[in-house]
Amino acid sequence: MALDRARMQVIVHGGAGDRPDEPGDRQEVLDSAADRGADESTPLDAVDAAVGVLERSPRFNAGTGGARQSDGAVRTDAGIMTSERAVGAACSMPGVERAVGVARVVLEATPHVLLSGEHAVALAEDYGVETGVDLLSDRTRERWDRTAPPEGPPSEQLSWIHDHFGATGEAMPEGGEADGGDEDADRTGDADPTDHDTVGAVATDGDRVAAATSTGGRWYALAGRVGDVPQVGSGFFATPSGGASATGAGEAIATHGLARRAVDLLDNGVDAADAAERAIEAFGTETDAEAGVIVADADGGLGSAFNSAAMQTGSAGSIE
Ligand SMILES: NC(=O)C[C@H](N)C(=O)O
Repeated sequence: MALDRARMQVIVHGGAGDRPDEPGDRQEVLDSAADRGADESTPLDAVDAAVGVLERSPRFNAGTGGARQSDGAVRTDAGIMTSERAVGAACSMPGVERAVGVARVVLEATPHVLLSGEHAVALAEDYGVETGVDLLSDRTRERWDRTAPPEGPPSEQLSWIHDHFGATGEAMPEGGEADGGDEDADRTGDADPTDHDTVGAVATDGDRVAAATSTGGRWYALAGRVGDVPQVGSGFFATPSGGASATGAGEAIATHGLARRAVDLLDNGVDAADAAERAIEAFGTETDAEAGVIVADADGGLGSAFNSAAMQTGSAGSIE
């Protein structure tokens, strides 16, 4: 079987965050995503196919099962890039499961780097990426019923959002919901541990490289918030040396430029494993926030690192 395969090395991640409820089930999906990517014959096809498997799984915070913003909507974001510096990204898309599919349309069919909102959804529709998908899962319905933000304009929601968005790992406030919703919340059984479960993939055939990342963002963000994932150099990046896909606290990742910093290390001759470790160390020191990154170098070296409680990864293929 392996003999029939194209030369392709793929690494995928299922988000940096707390230890998940069902690591075994999630690992199976991650392994099959990596496997699916390794069957493709270009790195671009490989990361698109691998992330597609994860976007379709409700176990991850991408596509179906994504985080809900302050108006209750799931809006998806994604980015994809090749070592030839071709880039496409799309963000703030309600009803779009295959966010990386739309990012790829932006890359291949437009002269732009990033498209947003209703116009990104219209592009998806025009190019045959399914729209109007119900992105809610049982888990995200239940979680919303338990702790929805107050209704009203942003000025009436923001104090609640300041209290609940992004401060992961802190003590549970009265009412049982953790700030930021994921880590302690999972321990109490009162919330969903998928706040961080962004997905991503990096692939190389030993010559070319591609990286892609896809997310539903983070719980309790103001409607319309866009994080690091569709921002080139933050959630994803690739050069001829290799590529990276990041996950975690999006505002911190975006201000730090995590994916680009990891790939800069590859450009300076550091191997993939070291680049991932060093990038996360620098990120933690500079931002005091949680993140993870996967890295593949063009020689087929793979690396991953995180400073959160967990980040599951999978890999498949070979460039031998
Ligand atoms: N789950 C994640 O990794 C969240 C993503 N980085 C965001 O902030 O939108």
